[in-house]
Amino acid sequence: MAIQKKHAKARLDKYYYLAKEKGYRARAAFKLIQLNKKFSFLQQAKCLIDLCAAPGSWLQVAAETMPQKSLIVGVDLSPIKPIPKAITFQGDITTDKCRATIRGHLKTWKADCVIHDGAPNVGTAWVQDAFSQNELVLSSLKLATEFLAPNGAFVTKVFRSKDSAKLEWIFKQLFNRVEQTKPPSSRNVSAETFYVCRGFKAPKHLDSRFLDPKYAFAEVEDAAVNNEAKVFNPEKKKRKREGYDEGDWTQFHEAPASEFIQTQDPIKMLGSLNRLHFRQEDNGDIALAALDKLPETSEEVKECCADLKVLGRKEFKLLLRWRLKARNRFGFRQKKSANPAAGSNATTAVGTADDAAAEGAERDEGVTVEPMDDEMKLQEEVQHMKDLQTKAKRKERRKDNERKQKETTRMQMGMMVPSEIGIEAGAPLGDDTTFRLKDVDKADIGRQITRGRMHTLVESEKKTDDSEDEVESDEEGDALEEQLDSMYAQYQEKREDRDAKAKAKRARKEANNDHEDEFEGFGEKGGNKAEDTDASSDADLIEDEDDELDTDEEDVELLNELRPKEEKKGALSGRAASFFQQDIFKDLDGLDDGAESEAEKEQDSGVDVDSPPLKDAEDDEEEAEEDGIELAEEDESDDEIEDVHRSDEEDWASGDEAPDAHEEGRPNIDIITAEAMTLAHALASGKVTKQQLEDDNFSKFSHRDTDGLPEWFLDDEGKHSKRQRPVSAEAAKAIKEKLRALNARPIKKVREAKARKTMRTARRLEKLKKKSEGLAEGDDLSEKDKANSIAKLMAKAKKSGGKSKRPAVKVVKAGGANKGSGRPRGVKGKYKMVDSRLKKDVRAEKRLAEKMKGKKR
Ligand SMILES: C[S@@+](CC[C@H](N)C(=O)[O-])C[C@H]1O[C@@H](n2cnc3c(N)ncnc32)[C@H](O)[C@@H]1O
Repeated sequence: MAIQKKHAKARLDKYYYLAKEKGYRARAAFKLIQLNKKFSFLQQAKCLIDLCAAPGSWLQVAAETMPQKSLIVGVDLSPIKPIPKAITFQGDITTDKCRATIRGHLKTWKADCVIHDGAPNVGTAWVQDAFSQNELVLSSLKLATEFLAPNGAFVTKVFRSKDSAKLEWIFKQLFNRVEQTKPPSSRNVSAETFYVCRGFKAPKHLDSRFLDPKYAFAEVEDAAVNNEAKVFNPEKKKRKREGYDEGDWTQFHEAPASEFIQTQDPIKMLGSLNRLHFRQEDNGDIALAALDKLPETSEEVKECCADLKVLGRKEFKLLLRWRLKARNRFGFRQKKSANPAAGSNATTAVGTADDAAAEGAERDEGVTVEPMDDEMKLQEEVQHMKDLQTKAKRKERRKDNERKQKETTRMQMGMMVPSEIGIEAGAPLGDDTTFRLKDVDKADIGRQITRGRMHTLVESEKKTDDSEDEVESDEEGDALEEQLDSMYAQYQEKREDRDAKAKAKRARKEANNDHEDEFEGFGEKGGNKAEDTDASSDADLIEDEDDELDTDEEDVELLNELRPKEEKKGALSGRAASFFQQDIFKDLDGLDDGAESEAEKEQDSGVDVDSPPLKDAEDDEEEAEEDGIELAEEDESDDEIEDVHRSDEEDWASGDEAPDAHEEGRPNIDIITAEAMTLAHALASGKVTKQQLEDDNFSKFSHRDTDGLPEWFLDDEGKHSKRQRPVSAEAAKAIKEKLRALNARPIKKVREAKARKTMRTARRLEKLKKKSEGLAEGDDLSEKDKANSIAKLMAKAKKSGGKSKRPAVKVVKAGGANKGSGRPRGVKGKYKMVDSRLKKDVRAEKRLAEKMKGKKR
């Protein structure tokens, strides 16, 4: 074959070198090897004909692979150097002479396999090459039908072209199984492909036209191009699977716009052309020049004409209308529709400016395309839009679900915090600005708040929000929520299994929740019962009012107004009660004494109090509570066993001892965090006042509406969405020192063990004393003997420490000299035989015991 020199180097690929190495005459050998590997047609073949075999690499492969004593015949236009086990001759496979020669070689044999790798030696135009090659394929197929045994195989190379489908159809008529493939060694740039046809049907009579290129490749008349579809449904692009028209080299077609005005078939032009141009040729097209100047020929029309392939329905209609108007101007004769069904309605459409004009364009001048029914088109369009919308919605929903799922997983893995998924970090002017009472007062909202209007407002807002939410929430959303909740519950369970701390935390939280449900986070002791939870929520709105409210008489009245009368008597909400414990309210009637509210405070934030209400330190405490300052629970009088109370360990503490919150009239406060220490320091040094602290407490963290929020969300809120308190270096250092001191103390168990030991020693000494006294009082021993006996007793007690020594057990390894039963040689006293089996058994037993222990827990 003719190979261009400049491409020759690029063609020397691995198969070329492999062929050289293996001694094949051409790299084509690998194509046959790979085909045979896939379809195994050579192994069983006893007789093979290779058509177009030069230089002979396929013959080499066939000779290698086929059984010994097989008959292999090769033919080519070019001479083939002799190949062992193969008969070769020169000839043209399209001739009868070649056929006769093959017959001569085969004699009575039939071929099991005919292979064909022919390529015409022309190398001119590709189309010509392809056609000659396909002709060659037909010639080889003709020979195959003559020489193949029934069920035989025909393997051929085919150049992909518009005729290859016809060839395939013919193969399928003659063979049971036809497969098309391209082996890896066949270059991608090459249009060649291989057909492996197996199971030759060996028909007795074969229509000669089957194998006649004139009939086989005869042009079937193409189905009419549906130009109407192209124009009315331009969005639906159809792929050119059947290939492009022969001779249509540029794939770009244009025509003068005047031609479009004059044509009888405007739809065909719009469907087939790429551009309508207004270019003036040398000969000067007057019609075109006039058309260009027409007022109807707007810039938009020209733009549309410039690229017809990108136009949509609207633009095509515009062009059709423009055409009609132009025709009207030029005085072209308007014909009646050729479609008789259109009847009288199909008169000229000129002059109408709506869609009918465009549709009319198809009807005039005898255009034969059927107009599309307007209503149908509209319906189709609406349907199409609907489909698109549903599709887009579905896609969005799917994406949303996927995103949510991902976020949950990421949160479970601790890769993100809720703030990353849209929880706002704070008010625009800082966390503290949102609820600053001063600003509230300036806006005269304070009054409304104290009158409880805000509450109503919030309620109604909430209601509307809720109803909106209800409308928005669809079933899918609920299902997703449920899924997320269950996933989160599973995750929590797993975590608790792994981590005892997490379990304890949850238990604590549940306990707290119980309390909260009961009474908004206040303790039992105060006696304020759950019946005023409603009131408490009201009170939430006004709790911790700032100084201005405290001192303003009118405001105080307002505050009182807010409470229902009976509540004032004995059922103040926890927070409100604590608020009214301040000195400033001492003289006010109708407020409860502080004893109960102290206990409430205790529950509220983990401060343990068991004493009459505090006076000056009260407010500071309240603030301190939130920051981790705890009233110590230790019973200092108990030197032996001492509880170190930490918030983490609350669950494990017995909690039955009443803590002593005061020492010598002062609160016994234990500061356990650096934040609390910083705050305490700031309070003590007067850097902040209690009023400021109260004011600061009104922030986005104070009140949260947690109704309906998923558990995972609340958990994460609790973890991350809390106020960051400043920590000073000194405070951090002080807490560190304190913790070091705490850690230096022995733990409870050690102290208990020590105490037990001391007790045992005391008991032993008591015994010893009694014995010694008995000895001393006896008369049967001399004084010297008595002294010796007592000394011996003392020494023994000292040595053993009260423990009786157990005899040591000797461990003897089984096996070797210690095989069999009986006492091993040279071993005295107690002994134990061990072997590897025993070791394993003991370990297994231990494991099991531990497991059971874990389960019991
Ligand atoms: C790609 S080569 C075949 C390579 C061969 N399969 C091998 O493995 O060595 C194509 C061959 O087809 C041969 N050929 C083309 N037209 C032919 C014809 N009409 N009769 C016989 N051989 C022909 C060419 O001479 C050329 O050697």
